[in-house]
Amino acid sequence: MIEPNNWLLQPQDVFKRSPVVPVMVINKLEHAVPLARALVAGGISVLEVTLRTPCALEAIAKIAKEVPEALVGAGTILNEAQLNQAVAAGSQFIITPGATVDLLKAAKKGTVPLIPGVASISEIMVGMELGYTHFKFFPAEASGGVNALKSFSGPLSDIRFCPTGGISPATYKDYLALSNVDCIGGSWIAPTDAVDNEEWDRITQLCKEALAAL
Ligand SMILES: O=C(O)C(=O)C[C@H](O)[C@H](O)COP(=O)(O)O
Repeated sequence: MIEPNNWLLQPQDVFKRSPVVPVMVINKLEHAVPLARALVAGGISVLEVTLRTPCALEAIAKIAKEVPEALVGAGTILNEAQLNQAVAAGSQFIITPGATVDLLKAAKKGTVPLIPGVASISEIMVGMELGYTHFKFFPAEASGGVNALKSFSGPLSDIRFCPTGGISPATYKDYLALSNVDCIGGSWIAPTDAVDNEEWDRITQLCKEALAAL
């Protein structure tokens, strides 16, 4: 029997809140709050902060505290130690590039939802055995893109996806048109050069353009 989870928020609450999820790389802690505010001002309030930079955990903590209108989560979580650090920092959801059984089981015991990364049917089936129904499809473009997701919808009709990886302004609408996709992740909404140059209005504008086109 699959154990129910004790998550404070369910993955569908994350998936349904914004069709576009910015994948953020924060190099300077002082950029965290203005960046989060720029995204929220553009209408996007689900934020994935990747654990790829030394200040990422502190950035999550600051956003969680100072931008309460945003739902902030951690990306690039590779193991249980990072999962615990991200939760302790205040992450409201956790996203991983791939899925290990240890990580899937550890997150089930906690209170913060995990969105595991998968690229194949077998990985999804392992997640399903542990009660997971919402996945990041990563790396989306390199793993078959829209056609792969269409194929997944046959045998895995109840499974929901957030494709991420290689998605661009030219392709995101094709993903969002799929019946098994609720949201997509992308870094183009918060480009590194715009963040480094503190071009917050440009980021707000990118959000507005992405949402207006849907
Ligand atoms: O670090 C992680 O765990 C990730 O989540 C990787 C990101 O999903 C991709 O880097 C998305 O980036 P783009 O392909 O530029 O949109």
